[in-house]
This record gives sequence, C-alpha cells and structure tokens, in this order.
Amino acid sequence: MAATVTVSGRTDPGLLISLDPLLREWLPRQRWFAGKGRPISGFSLVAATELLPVGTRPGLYHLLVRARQQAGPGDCYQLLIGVRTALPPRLAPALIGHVTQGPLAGRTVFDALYDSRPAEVLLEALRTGARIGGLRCERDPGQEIRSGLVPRRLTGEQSNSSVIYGDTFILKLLRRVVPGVNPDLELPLALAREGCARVPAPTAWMYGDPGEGETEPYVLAVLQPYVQGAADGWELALREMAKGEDFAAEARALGRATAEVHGALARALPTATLGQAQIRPMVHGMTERLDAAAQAVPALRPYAPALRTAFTALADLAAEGHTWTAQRIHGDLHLGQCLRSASGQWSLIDFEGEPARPLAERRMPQPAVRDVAGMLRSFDYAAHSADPASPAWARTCRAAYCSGYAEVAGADPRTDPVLLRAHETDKAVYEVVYEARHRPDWLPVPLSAIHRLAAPDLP
Ligand SMILES: Nc1ncnc2c1ncn2[C@@H]1O[C@H](COP(=O)(O)OP(=O)(O)O)[C@@H](O)[C@H]1O
Ligand SMILES: O=P(O)(O)O[C@H]1O[C@H](CO)[C@@H](O[C@H]2O[C@H](CO)[C@@H](O)[C@H](O)[C@H]2O)[C@H](O)[C@H]1O
Repeated sequence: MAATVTVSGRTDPGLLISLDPLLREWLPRQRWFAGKGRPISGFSLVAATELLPVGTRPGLYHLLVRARQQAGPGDCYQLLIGVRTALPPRLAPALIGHVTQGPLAGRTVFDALYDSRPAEVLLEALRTGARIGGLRCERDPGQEIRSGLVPRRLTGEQSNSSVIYGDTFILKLLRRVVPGVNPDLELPLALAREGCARVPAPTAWMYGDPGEGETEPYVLAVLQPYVQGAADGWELALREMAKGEDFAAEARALGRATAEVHGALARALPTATLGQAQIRPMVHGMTERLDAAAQAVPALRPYAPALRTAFTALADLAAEGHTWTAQRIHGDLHLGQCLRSASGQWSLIDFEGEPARPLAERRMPQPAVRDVAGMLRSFDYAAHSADPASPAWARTCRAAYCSGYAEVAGADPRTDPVLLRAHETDKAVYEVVYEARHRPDWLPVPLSAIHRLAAPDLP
C-alpha cells in the first residue's frame, strides 16, 4: 500500500488551523458527537497520520482530535478527512467544508468514509496487518481477507460509522474513542476463543498509539464477518407486530442466544460475587443516575420517589445478606443489537456497552440480568412505539424471552424480581435521558414504562 506517514499531530498544528472553523460547524451535527448542546471552545490534535498525500485524489488524513467543551479535557474523536480540490456530486453529503486558511487553504475537506478509495486503504491496512505512523493493525490469521472487496458505507443513524466490504465484512470505525481496552473488541475476541458462534468473530482490528501523557493504546476499528441477508430484531419485531403476528418463538430463541453468550462470557472472563459492599455503590449509582435524569427531564420528577424504591429494595436484600453473581455482559442489549441471519440464526453485536459510561465501569462484571432487563425494555419499546400500543404483545414476548433464557441458563431471571426491577428501572431512566437528548419525539415510550415501573402492582 502506498500510504506514508509524513505528519505527526504533535508537530503539525497547522492542520488544525485549516480544519478548526469547519469542524466547529460540522462535528456537532454528527449523530455520534457526544457533546451536543455545549459549544466547542477549541480543538487539539492527539494524532495525525497522512494515509494518502494531499494532491492525490483524494488526499487522506487519519486524525484523533480532542474537542474541548467548557471545563475538562474534552472528548477525543476519530476522523478520516478526505482532501480534494472540489467534490464530485456523489460526495456532496460528505462535505465538511471549503478551507480558507492554513496549509489546506483552497481545498475541500470531507468525511472520507463516503469515498471508496479511503475505505479501500483502510481494508488494505487491516488485511496486511500494517503499521502506519501511530496506527497499528492486527488480524486473526485463521480468517482470510480477500483484497479488492468493494466498499459501501452503511447508511443510517449510528453511534459509530461502518463500511461493508463486498457483503463479506463490516468495518466499524469507532468515533468517540478513549485509550484502553474496548469491550467491543475484547468481548467478541473472548467469545471467539470460547468457540461461541453467536457473535461474529473479529477478523482484524486497528489500534492507535497512546497520545501524550497516555499509557494505553486506543482501539479504533474492528472488522468482522458480515451476516448476509440479516434483519435486526427491532425491524423484525415491528414487522411481525404490524401483521398481528406473534413474536414469541423469536423472543424465546433470543432468550436462548443471550444465555449462550452469557455462559461463554462467564467461562471466558472473570466473575465476581456481589454482596452488600458491592451492591451499595451499585444502588448509589442507580440513584444518582435517577436524580440526574430527573434534573434533566422534568417529566420524570413526579415518579422519582416511587422509582427509588426499586433501588432501595435491592439494597435491603443485600443488607439481609443476599449475594449475586456478576460477570462480563453485553451492557447495552436491545432488539437492534440482535441480527437474524437468512437461515434464522440469531447473533448479538455491538459489545461497546452504553457509550456514555466510563470504560472502566463498562468493563466491570455485572449481574447478567442487566442485559435481560435491556431486552425486556426493548420488547416494551416495540409494543409502545406502535399505534395503538400492544402491551399484551410485549407481555408475551417478555415471558417467552425469559423462558428461553432459563432453558439454557438453568435459572429464570423472573425468579429474582427485585434485581430485575432495579435494572429495568435503571434502564428506563437511561432511556428517558437518551430520548430527551437524541429523539424527543420518542420520550413518551420510556415514560410510559416509567409510569408502570413506579406503580408495579397496578394491572
Ligand atoms: N456482523 C454484522 N453483520 C451484518 N450487519 C451488521 C454486523 N454488525 C453490524 N451490522 C449492522 O451495522 C449496524 C451498526 O452496528 P453497531 O455495531 O450496532 O454499530 P453502532 O455502535 O454504530 O450502533 C447494525 O445495526 C447492523 O445493522
Ligand atoms: O444502538 P446504540 O448503541 O446506538 O444504542 C443507543 O440507541 C438506541 C436507539 O437506536 C437506544 O435504544 C432504545 O431504542 C430502541 C429502539 O430504537 C429500543 O429497542 C431499545 O430498547 C431502547 O433502549 C439505546 O438505548 C441507546 O443506547
């Protein structure tokens, strides 16, 4: 591959002179930008690598850029910046802007993932296990990657950005990145070692060297086999519900798949026992999140005292000496993270956890019921986003999912209602904040669950 490294971010602030005014406008408009609603006060370059020289069509920079917002260091984002003299019409949606200052003055810069050549450069780096400046690729020697696979960008709103290569592989480029082990690579690798076929095994991945004052590398991208002809659980559930079809058999299969993945994770990675000393901070975290959510979303406030009882009930059980097992889990499981292949097999994807939480927290062993609660919420979401809402549909799916889970795990999550209610409440509170921030029209969906969770004994 022709890529050369000619730029080190720490010694080339000139690049940011060109990009700064454009990124201030463009970055906050991206779905994956985590700091919405707070103005950007400036940028610093964590790393910059020239992958294709400026002047070729296109020039290509790989950047790790920290966006400062108010106090604190700010979040670091991975950007692939294409550089051309002018954009062809097909790349119009990728436009970042026309540069008026600094070394790129007179050029047009754009999100290079929209363009095929940059996507090919990435695949070639992964295929060959390349080391390019601060970027380092590794791959599973047991999986073949053919060269020349044709890329297409995955459209649709995502937390990150993905490119599909010849319907054979999918590359996920992480957008908001932090140094350290990322569960989106760590867990699928562990599951592959364990022989668990429910999760596509990583084929190749890319690290970025630590920035100044940092000790751990960044996980930047993961390539994995593309599940062809797959439909995600959310699409399927809505489709079946609209036809008046039962989804119980699929919900049961999903319960079984979840339990298989949990079993493999418990075998592959450390587990822990949670007693009062561990439950107390967990409950404290749930309560804090509830309080913060009630501050941010006024509609939640009337329910807060009743919701808090879901957490205190768990603390009370722990105080009585009850213990629970914790293990590594998916961390943000919902119907959209489940893919059904053309042959009807379910896979789970996207092990990043809730992206807003600190990495260390996301990597801690937790009760597996947390994932179960995520899926139960998802059936409820599907049922209450339909018009008219179908609570009975949700009830059937939720029961079938728990039964399927129990068939494999040997224990039904419903036999621990206090733990389950605490986690469902915590998830619904998270969803209220998520929807208020990202999709205000959807806010009534988690709020209807909040209403039910606050009065659990109502029919
Ligand atoms: N292995 C795969 N095979 C087929 N499609 C996939 C695969 N992995 C992800 N996808 C598709 O890409 C979308 C985004 O992937 P995901 O890992 O959830 O990224 P994000 O973190 O950006 O939400 C999924 O909703 C799914 O449609
Ligand atoms: O898939 P992501 O990692 O981006 O997860 C985030 O976005 C999800 C929505 O796209 C959000 O999920 C919520 O909405 C889903 C329907 O769109 C529903 O199935 C989920 O149960 C509900 O939580 C997720 O919470 C958020 O982290």
